[in-house]
Formats: sequence, C-alpha cells, structure tokens
Amino acid sequence: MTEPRTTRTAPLAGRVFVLGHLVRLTWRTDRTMTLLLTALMLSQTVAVALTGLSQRWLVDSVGLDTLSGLVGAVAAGAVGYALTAACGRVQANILVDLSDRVDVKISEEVLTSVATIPSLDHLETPGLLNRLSVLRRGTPALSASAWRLADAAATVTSVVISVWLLMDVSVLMGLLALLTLPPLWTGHRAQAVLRAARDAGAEHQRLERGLHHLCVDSATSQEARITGAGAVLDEEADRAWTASVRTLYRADLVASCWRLAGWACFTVSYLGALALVLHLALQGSATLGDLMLALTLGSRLRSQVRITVDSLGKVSEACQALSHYLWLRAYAREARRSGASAPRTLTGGIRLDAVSFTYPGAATPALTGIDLDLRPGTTVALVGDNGAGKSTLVNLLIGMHEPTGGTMTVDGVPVTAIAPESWRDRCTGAFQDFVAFELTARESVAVGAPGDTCAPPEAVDDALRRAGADRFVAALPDAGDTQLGRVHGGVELSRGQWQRVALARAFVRRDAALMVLDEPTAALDPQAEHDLYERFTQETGGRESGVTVLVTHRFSTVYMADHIVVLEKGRVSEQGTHDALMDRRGRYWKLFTTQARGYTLPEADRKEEP
Ligand SMILES: Nc1ncnc2c1ncn2[C@@H]1O[C@H](COP(=O)(O)OP(=O)(O)OP(=O)(O)O)[C@@H](O)[C@H]1O
Repeated sequence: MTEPRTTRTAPLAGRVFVLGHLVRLTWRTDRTMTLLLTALMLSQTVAVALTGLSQRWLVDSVGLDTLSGLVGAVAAGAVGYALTAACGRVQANILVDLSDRVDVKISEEVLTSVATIPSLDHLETPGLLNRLSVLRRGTPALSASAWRLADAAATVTSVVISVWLLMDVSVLMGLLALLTLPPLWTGHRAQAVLRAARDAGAEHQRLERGLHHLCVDSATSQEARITGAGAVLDEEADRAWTASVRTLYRADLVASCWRLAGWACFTVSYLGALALVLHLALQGSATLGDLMLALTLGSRLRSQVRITVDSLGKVSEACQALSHYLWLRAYAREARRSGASAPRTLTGGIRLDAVSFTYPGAATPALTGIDLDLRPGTTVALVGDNGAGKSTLVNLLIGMHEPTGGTMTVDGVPVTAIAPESWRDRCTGAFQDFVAFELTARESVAVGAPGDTCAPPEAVDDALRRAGADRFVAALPDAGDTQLGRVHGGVELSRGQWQRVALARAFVRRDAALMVLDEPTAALDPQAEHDLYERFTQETGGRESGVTVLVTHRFSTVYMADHIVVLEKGRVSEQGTHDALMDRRGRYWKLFTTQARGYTLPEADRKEEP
C-alpha cells in the first residue's frame, strides 16, 4: 500500500480536527477535572494581568502620592501573586493526572488503528514502524497538547500585557516587544532540528529495542545465551543505541546554538533598552519609577518568553506526534475497506488465477502465477523446500496479505470485494509459531470462536479431544479451569502440549470456510502427528463445506490429503492426488521417496533386528 497523502507536516485543518478530538477525549475522560483545569488556567491569566496592572497602579500612585492607590495596588499585586502560587501547583498536578488518563485512551486508539488495518504488510514496512515508534513515545505530549497550547496562549497574553505596560513608559519601550521575537524564532528552529533528529533516530532506537528484547525475552534468551549470540546481539544493540544517541546529541548541540543566539539577541537588546530609559531619566523625560518598571517588567518579560518558548517547544513535540497520528489514521482509513459478507458455507470453493505476491520492499516476488482450485470438503497439502512460498500462500488465503497480481475468488466473488474482517471470521488456523494464551485451559481454546465471541463448552470439549489435548487437560489440578502459564502463577505446559491447545483453538470452529494448518504439529513426534491427522481426516463432520489447507514437511501426513500442491521457488510445479503424483515420478515422488528412505533401515541393519 502506498503512503497516504498526509505526510510529515499535517495540514492545519487536520491539526485543528485532532485538537478538537483530543479536547473531546479529555472531556469524556473526566468532565469535573477538565472544567477545574480550565478555570485554573483562566485564573492564572487573570493573575498575570492583575500582577502587571498592580505594578502600573503602584507607579502611578507613587507619582500621585495617594495612600488608597498604594494600598489598592499592593492588594491587587498580592491577590495576583497568591493566585499564581496557589493555582500553579494544583494546575500542574491535575494536568499530569488528566494527561496520563487521556494518554491511555490515545494509546488504545493508536493500537486499534493498527489492529484494524486488514493486511499484515504494514507491520513489515519500516517507514510505518518508525512513525509508530515516534508516535508511541509522543503520546504523553499529544495527550497534553491542547493544554500546552492553552498554556502557551496564556503566557503570550501575559507578554502582551507586559509590553503594553512598558509602552506606557515610552512608546520606544514598546519596541521591547521585538525582543521576544529572536528567542521565539530560534526556539522554533531548535524544535525543528530536534523533531528531525527524533524521526531520524527512530530506526536505530527500534533496532536497539528489538535486539535487547531478544536478549531478555524468555522465549529467545535461552538460544541467545547457549549459542553465545547474546554478546553479539548486545554489541549490535549498543551500536544502534550509540548511533541514535549521537544523532540526538548532535541535534541537541545545534538546537542549543540556536537558542543561545536567540537569548544573546534578547540580552543585548534588553541592555540597550535599559540604557535608553536611563538616558531618558537623566534627561528628565523619564522618572525613577519608569526606570524601576522597565527593570522589573523587562526581567519578567525574559521569564515569560522563556516559559513561552518552553510551552511552544512542548506544543511542537506534540505536533510531531500529531502529524504521525494523523498519518496513521489516514493510513488505516485508506487501508480499511468495506465489502460484501463472506459466504457462510462454501459451495464453489476458493480459486486462485495467476496470483502473484511480492513483499513490500522485496526485489523479487515470493509467489508467481499461482493457479489453484480449492474445492469445499477437501484437504489440500502444500509441500516444498524451505522458502518455496508455502507460508506466504497460506497468508494470502487467510487475507493477511493481498495478492499483488492475479485474482483470488471465494465462491466466485473476488476476495477484494469481501470485507476483510468478514473473510477472516470465516477462517481459522494453527501455526508453527503458535501463541501460548496464558488463560485457563478452556478459555485458551474458547477464544478461537469468531469475532469477540467464545465457543460453547461442548465445542471446546470436542476441539480438545480432536487435538489430542483432552487427557492431559483433564489431569491438570483444576482440569479445564486450570490457569496456564508461569507468568500468572499457572501450570506450565510442555511445548507439544501448548501446541495441542493451539490446535484445539483452531478446531473449535468446525464450520470455518477455510482452516489453515501451517506446520501446527512441528512440536509433536511423527507418530502423534500421524495419529492426529488420521483422526482429523476420518472425522470430517462439519467440514463438508470448508477447505482445509495443510502445510507440513512430513510425508506420512501429506499422503492423507485429497489434493497435494508442490511449490518450487514461488511457483506450483505439480499438483494432484498422492497416487497421481507418485505415478508422475516428478518432484513429489522424489521428496516422498527420499523421506521414506530415511525411515527405512538398510537391509543389513534390518537383519540384526530381533
Ligand atoms: N516478511 C517477509 N518479507 C520479505 N520476504 C519474505 C518474508 N517472508 C518470507 N519472505 C520470502 O518469501 C519467500 C517464501 O517464504 P515462505 O516463508 O513463504 O516459505 P516457506 O515455503 O513457508 O518456507 P519454510 O518451509 O521454510 O517455512 C522466501 O524467499 C522468503 O525469503
């Protein structure tokens, strides 16, 4: 799939839309806290205005020599200060709490967007994964972005008030407003540099996390340690980390130079402005009060500009996450497609005409010119060497990838005209890389039902029996209600037992239009696999209108299939029944006899057998 139009910089309308969405999300998360936070922010702005006005009032009162004016000015200043001090802390705490809760909701939305993209291609596209990585780290900034923007607006208001007060001293002092421009502009440049570095370093950070995960994950660390690969992986991860840190460090350096330049301009100009007021005071055109006001407001202007630059920096960080968020939403929207419902029962079967498939970014196709006719009620075995394209074909059949050429039809309807989730609901499967769902034994099977339903108890019992898992599950401390897996303090199963549970999960849907079994018995011994498939082919009840596609390297199982498809280098080289292919004496015959010879003892050894 090509990239959607929404790219690095999100259009203004899109930003406004997402900001609106974030405000609604915040409102739905906690109305009381949202109202309270808004009130606190408004009171902060009032406090800033009050403090500024009190200073002006104070200076005026000194000039007029009125006690009531002085008292009023001090009181207004005190209220402003108290408001700032009291509200500031409470506001910061509520902001953190509310943002955390909104962050959880945004993370859920991001994961849902990714999960609803129908094919798996996006999970193998580095560009998308990099964006996702930056986005997932940026969701905290995103969740607070609306507030940060309000914060920045409040600070800008306070800058405007300060400048207005300074202009009262002298119109020339109003030029101090211009002082704010260099730090603001250079702060913006610095953020642009940091944003680019975060994007550029995402690939290295993802690599570092992936490699370190291999070293610490329980499923992979054993092999990493025993083969000694752990040290090499660790070194590679460190290299990736250093590269990403170097990128960020360099960006930090450049960003600091930009900021320094901005503040240098500010300081020089500020000193110039003070010299000007001093000059005016010496000439008698400005009072001592004016000089004091210029001094205090000038230094406050500095801290206000610093806060504004910080707030805008945070907004900029949020904008980066925002543009990736908008991009992801657009990508998911473009990738999702509606369509017809998949047929409940297959009548014509699944047809592939000249189907080809190339992985994103791959130079050569993994599948080319595949013509297949998978009839309802049959079991079709896919065989071939490693890398021949069996798993790729399985993934195309279940809609995890879409053909890049040719057509696949289900009962005559192109699969592209069927809603992906509807077709997926009609498919089931078990795989070599199965998932060990750490639930109770029965739940672990029941979740195999379509959509968000759970299979009824009788279907679970039947599936456990057909997968040969019923006896060991019955022997567990609480039988089917036993919690599985060490992570939750449950009973740990052997790999073969876990695989049987995964198989039962696939078998729980007897009426699936397509059942794919991609080396789902690799952890079972050959006899257990043979017995399982024998039982499977004898008990076809409920599978008369469904296709079963089986991938296995064991020919003692393959010969039981109704139809066998031999794949070589992404093409179908032969297909037919076991007998027909044996008569042909082609690739299948060679593979079958080679494996059969491996199980037959040489003549001399056989004589020595008792
Ligand atoms: N995610 C991927 N991205 C790019 N190329 C891939 C990907 N997965 C597989 N391939 C390539 O596609 C071809 C077919 O791989 P596939 O996994 O379908 O083979 P297979 O027949 O299932 O192999 P095996 O018997 O080893 O499981 C191989 O050349 C492989 O390198």
